[in-house]
Amino acid sequence: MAVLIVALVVGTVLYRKRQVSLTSKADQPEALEETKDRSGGYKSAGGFSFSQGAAGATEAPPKPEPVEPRVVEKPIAPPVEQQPAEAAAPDVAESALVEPEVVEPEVAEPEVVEPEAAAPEVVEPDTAEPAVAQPETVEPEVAETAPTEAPPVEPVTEEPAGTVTPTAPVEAPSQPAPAIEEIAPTAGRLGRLRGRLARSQNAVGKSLLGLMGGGDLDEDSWEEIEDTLIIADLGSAVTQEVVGKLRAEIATGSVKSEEQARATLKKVLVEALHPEMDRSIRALPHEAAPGVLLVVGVNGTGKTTSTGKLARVLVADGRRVLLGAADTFRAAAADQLQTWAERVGAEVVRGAEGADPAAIAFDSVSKGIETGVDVVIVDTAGRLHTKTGLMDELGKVKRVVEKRAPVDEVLLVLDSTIGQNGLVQARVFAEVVDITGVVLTKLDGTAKGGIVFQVQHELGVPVKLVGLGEGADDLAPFEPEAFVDALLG
Ligand SMILES: Nc1nc2c(ncn2[C@@H]2O[C@H](COP(=O)(O)OP(=O)(O)OP(=O)(O)O)[C@@H](O)[C@H]2O)c(=O)[nH]1
Repeated sequence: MAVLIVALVVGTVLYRKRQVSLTSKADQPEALEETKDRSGGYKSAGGFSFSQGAAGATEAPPKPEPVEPRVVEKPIAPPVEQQPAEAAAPDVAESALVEPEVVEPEVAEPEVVEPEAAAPEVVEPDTAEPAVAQPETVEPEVAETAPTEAPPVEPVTEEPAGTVTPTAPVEAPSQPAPAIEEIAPTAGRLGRLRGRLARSQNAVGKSLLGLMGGGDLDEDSWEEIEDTLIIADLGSAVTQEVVGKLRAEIATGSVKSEEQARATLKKVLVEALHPEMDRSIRALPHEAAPGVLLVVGVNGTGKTTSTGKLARVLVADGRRVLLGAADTFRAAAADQLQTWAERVGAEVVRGAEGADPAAIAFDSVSKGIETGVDVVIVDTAGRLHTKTGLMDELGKVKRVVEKRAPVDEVLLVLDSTIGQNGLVQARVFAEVVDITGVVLTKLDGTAKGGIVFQVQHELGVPVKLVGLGEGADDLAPFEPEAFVDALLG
């Protein structure tokens, strides 16, 4: 009997113990973090930093309607607020779309205002309940179907030659809008990016530290250092600058151990990345207009993906975001952007395939002003520069948008895996628009990080964001110190 009782008691205790440990593990956020965290490497100290563009306050554009409060954010039950697109009555600003001065061979391209494709939904995330970061999970509730038939459009005609082409009908999203993904708070996200960059960069650090660790260097060693930096894509100008400073440091006799070598290298490399540059994203709204960002770059560099990732960060930061699909050259690009918008809970404005990108950009900003969003991000076309055509088009997009609201930020997206070609692209784009920041994508896919140095040196503008993977949360603010740490491994 006694043995039986003892066995029962022990059994119960063991059973309870197991239950407890299961529950508590699952509930501990630290435990979750632990499994997600990867090695050391790129540690972004802070989150994303957003600021207000300087131009905004001065010339407030005409503002039609009273705006909804900009600042944030009570969870509004899922979607959907469908606004039938309005047939736009041409107004002064719109007719400005037409740019007679630029009249190019293709006779008057009649300006057409496309009615906004009814924004699929307006979703405001609950930033107040961050903790459980589950970026990829999809909320179970399914959004309502977006109906919407756009009323017929009155084409806005261009004055000079009077050629009128009716706009292609605006596509109204007809399938059920997908459920909104939960957006990870930015802090948690950055932690998950750790290690990726480090993995791709190690070789550079090892060889540099190996060469410098011993103190005095002979000319062959200096040549090797130069070669290493060139191979890592720093480019000859930055390499010369870095080597010059390293020589000066070594000459003082302060480098005698590998630790000192690391400290010296870090200091010189960080300096070469100009940590003093303002890397905040100018996305905050002005008094009478949203922040306006143009995203430019060659196709395939990751423009649309970066636009979506950035929108996601902004939404997570409590901002209302509108995405403009001005890449009308490739129909799939607008679809891709719309999918992003739906995933993150942003509005979207798109037009018919082949429509004038400037018109879409203009409509996006107009709609952003009307609906009182905080920021409009316009994804532009990126057909490779057979130069004049596309590049003029890009200049036009910017000019036209500026009739409505100042452009706060022009982000150039460059693919870090294409090395020198990226620079060639950068130069061409910089000739046409004033680039204010660079998004360097696919750093996870290169063994060289040096292109960051070169791009900044070449353009004189900071790398503001880096893409570290294909995932929705794989976008990080660029921080020189953290980057050099990762570079040195
Ligand atoms: N590994 C990796 N892949 C990326 C990154 N950013 C974008 N990509 C991938 O690069 C490919 C091209 O990205 P898109 O965003 O479609 O490029 P795009 O410049 O908009 O090109 P178009 O849509 O043709 O105009 C996609 O497969 C993306 O998933 C990144 O940081 N790392």
